[in-house]
Amino acid sequence: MIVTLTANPSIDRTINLTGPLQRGAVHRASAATSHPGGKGVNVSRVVTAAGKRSIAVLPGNPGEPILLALDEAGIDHRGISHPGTARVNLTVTEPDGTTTKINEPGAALPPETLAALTACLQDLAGSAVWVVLSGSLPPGVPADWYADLVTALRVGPTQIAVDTSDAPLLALAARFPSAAPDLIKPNATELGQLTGLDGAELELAAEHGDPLPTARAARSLIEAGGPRAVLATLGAAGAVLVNDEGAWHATTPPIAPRSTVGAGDSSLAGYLLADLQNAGPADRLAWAVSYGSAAAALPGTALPSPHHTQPGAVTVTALNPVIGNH
Ligand SMILES: O=P(O)(O)OC[C@@]1(O)O[C@H](CO)[C@@H](O)[C@@H]1O
Repeated sequence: MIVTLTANPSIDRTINLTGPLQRGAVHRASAATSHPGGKGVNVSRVVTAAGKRSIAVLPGNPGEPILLALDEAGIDHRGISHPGTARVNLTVTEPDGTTTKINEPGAALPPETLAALTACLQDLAGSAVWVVLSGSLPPGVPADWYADLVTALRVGPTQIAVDTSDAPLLALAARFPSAAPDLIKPNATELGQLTGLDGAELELAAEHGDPLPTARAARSLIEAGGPRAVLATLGAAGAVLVNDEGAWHATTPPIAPRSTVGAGDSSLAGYLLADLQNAGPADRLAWAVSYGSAAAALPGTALPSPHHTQPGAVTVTALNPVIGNH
């Protein structure tokens, strides 16, 4: 089973425009859809769609729209009562695939809700292969809460993955090695935040066929006592996986992107789904990029099912000798 935590869930509202977005103009949308979202919820959606067990843990009151939407989508969840309601995040997509996203800050969570979320995760962790802590932290939550959770959940063989950015990511890294997760999934910007490098340059180098700067940056985190593995997603340039056993870069055949929302979450879910099948690192990476690329080819916040993916079409290259693995 894969348990996910989404501390700052959202109803993801997608508006499709018939032409380019223009500031200050009135647009008539051609369609609008809503999905229950937030990064951990998205991982649970993809894992569930693949027929594997997942439970999404999130703040949510009985009858709250996000919990009703999860019921309707058949996503097993544990809603922890809280004083607010889930935010609504807006995605605007243009016909050429350009995606603009506006995320609300989310409802503040008081210490009692954090304690109840922690207790719920501790309850479920014993029966989980992975616990995934994903997304931003809403107002009122200390930036180092993920670091606290990694420490609190570190019992038995359960593995912990973290996918976050900005202050919570830096606060987690400040607590390495004691709060080091098994896996982190930064994008290039987040890898830049962690290593002091320019994320845009890392991604550009990979786009030009040189994923080594990304692999070296990821390796530096592991060698400094950080996570056991880094899955760095690089948009159209695929992804890099670095762990104790080596380093790999993977790319998919080109796609026509329709909405990149949820692509990173789908990559993480693909990686975990392959891990549930005891796949080796190169295959885990192939599944990750195949799920990420399938998500980018789907509209709005629609997420991939196995039939959308083609892990066999992914090119995986080992980078080990070049970055000096043992
Ligand atoms: O504001 P956060 O928590 O960083 O991200 C939230 C979010 O943008 O992430 C998902 C896509 O990855 C969406 O479902 C959701 O709207």
